[in-house]
Amino acid sequence: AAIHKNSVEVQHIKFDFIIVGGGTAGNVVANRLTENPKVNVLVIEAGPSHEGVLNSQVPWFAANNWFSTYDWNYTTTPQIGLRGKSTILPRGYILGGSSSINFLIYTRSTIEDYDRIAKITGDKGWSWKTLEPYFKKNEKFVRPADGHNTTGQFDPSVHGFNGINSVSLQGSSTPIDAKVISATRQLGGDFKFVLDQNNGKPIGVGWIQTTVDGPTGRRSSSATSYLSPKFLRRPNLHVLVNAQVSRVLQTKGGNTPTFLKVEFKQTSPGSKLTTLTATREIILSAGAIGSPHILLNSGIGDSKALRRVGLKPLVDLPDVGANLADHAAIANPFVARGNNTFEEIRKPEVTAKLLKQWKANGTGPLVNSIASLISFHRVFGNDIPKLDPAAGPNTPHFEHLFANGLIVPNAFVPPDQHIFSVATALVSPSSRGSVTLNTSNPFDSPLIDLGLLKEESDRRMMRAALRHAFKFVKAPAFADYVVGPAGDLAGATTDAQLDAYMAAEAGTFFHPTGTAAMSPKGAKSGVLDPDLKVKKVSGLRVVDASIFPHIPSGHTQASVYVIAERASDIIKSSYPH
Ligand SMILES: Cc1cc2nc3c(=O)[nH]c(=O)nc-3n(C[C@H](O)[C@H](O)[C@H](O)COP(=O)(O)OP(=O)(O)OC[C@H]3O[C@@H](n4cnc5c(N)ncnc54)[C@H](O)[C@@H]3O)c2cc1C
Repeated sequence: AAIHKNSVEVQHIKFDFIIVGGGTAGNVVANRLTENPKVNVLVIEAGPSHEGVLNSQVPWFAANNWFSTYDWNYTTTPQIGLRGKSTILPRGYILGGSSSINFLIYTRSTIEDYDRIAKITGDKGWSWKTLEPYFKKNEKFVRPADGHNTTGQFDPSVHGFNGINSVSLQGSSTPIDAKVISATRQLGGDFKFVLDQNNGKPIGVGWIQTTVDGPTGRRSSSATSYLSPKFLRRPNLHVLVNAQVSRVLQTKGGNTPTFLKVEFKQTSPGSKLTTLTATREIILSAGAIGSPHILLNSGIGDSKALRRVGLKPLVDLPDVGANLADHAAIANPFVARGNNTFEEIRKPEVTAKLLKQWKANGTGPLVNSIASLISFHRVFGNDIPKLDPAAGPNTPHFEHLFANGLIVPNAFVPPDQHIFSVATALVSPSSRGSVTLNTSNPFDSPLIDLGLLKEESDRRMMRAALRHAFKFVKAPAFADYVVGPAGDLAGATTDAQLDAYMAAEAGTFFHPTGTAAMSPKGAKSGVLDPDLKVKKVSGLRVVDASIFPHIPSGHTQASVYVIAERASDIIKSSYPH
């Protein structure tokens, strides 16, 4: 119907479903459930509308949203694996959630990642094969912004062309692209070129696909796609922005108490707590931090821990907020002999010129994300932990992102240097962290421990990954281009030096998952049944990045989109009439 700014506008409406969080997953579910005109849905989003937010629209401006009014601005607890350093954790605080501010990289992860989830949960519906049609339902593969010939850069047979969310290859070539491709030929082995890493077997180097709508050069988020004007016109679809949900409230007792009421407060000064009740279900889609936070605030979690902060436990579910997994990442910079790098684009006068071009016709370097090529790899021999955290032999342990400059400007690299980055991330980590309550005030931030590089086996894999990056830049293709490591990467060669470098430079790859994980029906561990219903209660489901028992081995948005598509069908099938 519209995007509402004031809850008074929706208070008289009877909602079948209330979705908490208008983010990546939440907007998919809202869209799919309202395909039935008889079903009324309300989305409650803490952040503001995405409409007219330039930093969200321009792909290249993604990181401008950090520390802005569109970011939750979280900081982690001191990270043991980073020698006590705390690190930033940006999360979208805006309609579209993190899909409105992320780096747009679209990777589906591996066949084995999903098949493992199917095996763990005992629900074959989570296997790659069953999810394949949902990937296609989500995806609308479009031409890149520059209209370049994409033959040999992707495999059309694995893509959807009639879905809702635009995906395209990068729309502005960068000087390193050809060098990286040459290096794949020179080095071969696990640096071999892969035509399309979204076929479920991504090991090797390939062209990045991004959630950019090529023809317009704009970001495609769950808000611009699943809540586009044509869908927002549905009279049964309502979105309330600037409203933060504090708790879900029990509406009926019994063995499996029912929670159908949400409590929230609008962000305008002086706003009071308000409640709304759904007739069928509350669906938590507040993300891997927000959803467990709301459950804990509501008394659903580890009873002992809840009592410790002064909350009355209602449902003992010890794994709420546990099992947090993220990808630890480092943006390794190398000094480059070239002047057409990101450092050039970031000069204010150059950015201004490029923004003019982007506004005129949606082309130019600002249509790109941070990299045009990406690679996935495994470690070998003793570097593989006893219990291999990867889902199988075709699932990577780590990733490199090849970027034409510093991924984000930082203080460690002199501003006058031009850079080639080979960012490295652990995509199958063993370490786990948690989301726990800091206080009993639901509007206080929770304690977020990402567990980055906590396990020695992860630090060992990261060392192998760094050495692997050094090997890559030694390819003849870079002989005239890469001078050597920059900043404090220079001189880091021994294990001890690499460990010190990691502790100083590693941070999040922005992919927290797993804090309300699925497990088999009836299992004591886990938070959700395989149909995403919260265990031990009625009326509550979780649909977002929290649900993964293991973190997918790629960037997480495609995985979130696909589980949200299937979740919508699961929910629909629970209410055939
Ligand atoms: C900076 C950054 C870069 C990233 N880069 C990439 C990338 O390049 N590729 C990729 O695949 N993935 C990337 N990711 C990760 C990816 O975007 C997320 O995994 C995915 O979007 C998570 O989807 P979600 O639905 O679980 O949560 P979100 O999309 O974060 O949605 C949660 C929503 O709930 C709202 N919310 C939270 N709490 C409340 C509350 N109490 N009341 C009301 N609303 C609430 C939030 O404001 C938000 O809108 C990145 C993420 C970030 C932050």
